[in-house]
Amino acid sequence: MTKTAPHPPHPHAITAKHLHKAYGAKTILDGIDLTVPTGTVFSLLGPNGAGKTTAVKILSTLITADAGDLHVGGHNLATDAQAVRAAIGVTGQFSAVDGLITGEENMLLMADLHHLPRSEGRRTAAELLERFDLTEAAKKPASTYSGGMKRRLDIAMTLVGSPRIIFLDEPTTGLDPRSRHTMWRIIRELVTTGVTVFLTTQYLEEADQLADRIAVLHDGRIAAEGSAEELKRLIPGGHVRLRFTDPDAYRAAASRLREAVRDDEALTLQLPSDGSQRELRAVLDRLDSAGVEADELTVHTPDLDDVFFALTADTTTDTATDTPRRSTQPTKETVR
Ligand SMILES: Nc1ncnc2c1ncn2[C@@H]1O[C@H](COP(=O)(O)OP(=O)(O)OP(=O)(O)O)[C@@H](O)[C@H]1O
Repeated sequence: MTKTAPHPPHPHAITAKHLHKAYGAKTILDGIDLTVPTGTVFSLLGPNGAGKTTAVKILSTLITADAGDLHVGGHNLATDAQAVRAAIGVTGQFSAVDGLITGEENMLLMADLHHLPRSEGRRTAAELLERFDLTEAAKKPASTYSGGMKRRLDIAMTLVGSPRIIFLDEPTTGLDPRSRHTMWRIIRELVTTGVTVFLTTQYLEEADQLADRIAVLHDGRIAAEGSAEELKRLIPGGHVRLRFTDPDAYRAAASRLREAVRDDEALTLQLPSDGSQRELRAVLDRLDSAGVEADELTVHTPDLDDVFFALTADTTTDTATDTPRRSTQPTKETVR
């Protein structure tokens, strides 16, 4: 299945400099820069309508950018779109699955499109159907497949041509947890063979699980970029929360832990903390020395949700209003 590359792979599977795209007066991508090292998973995150699909469509040659210096697989998108197309696979919200024919026939059609010899096409189709747990359903029309099965078939079809760079636009949307985990495993396996994955997702956990680097798209710009861990460090807010039921104990603790943020009504104290065992022990020691015991101790470490909501706060008010979120809004943070 693996084709021998005629040249050593380019160190960067994808580079975009000053990528710009507008629809009429509306700027969707406002001169963004992206670099995706070969053999890594890169995730583009953003609220609905941020322009993730637009970026995927441009980088996969489906639509053209208004401006930008764009290279995919070492090929210039503006002058060598054909070579880019030969290097990539795309699956996304624009599925290639034909519902009128069976899963197997869809796969064989792809094999024909890639000019695979008949026997190799059959073997590749069978292997991929097996790998995506579609062997049993292979002879049924794809229209009878569940959403998850169609999505798996779509990705299997993409892999027929052994692309070195794969664009996955929300690959697990609509999948149940088991299928989602299967897909994660498949994506991880792909990367071990040197494939580069450009992933958009609405699931922050997915980016956290899979991506080597994550870029948060907001207002047409990259608001922040880094590994999941690096992005989490951008957002202060790790804390320990102590809750008391006895007002005397609460007051005694508050006078001992003077740096804590007090909530005199809820009888809670909040202290900045990285959640480490050492810091927790220090807090507990200080409570002990004051002779008080909290009724509840909870640790909050910032997760990717916090980062995402903090960075995209002003356009996600519908989701952010229920839960108080920090309003830190770096204009551009790159962590290396
Ligand atoms: N052909 C088009 N003509 C005009 N506007 C468009 C066109 N395609 C997309 N847009 C607009 O561009 C913006 C970005 O759309 P895009 O689909 O790239 O967002 P997205 O981040 O992928 O969102 P989602 O997660 O909802 O798919 C949206 O406001 C959308 O309405």
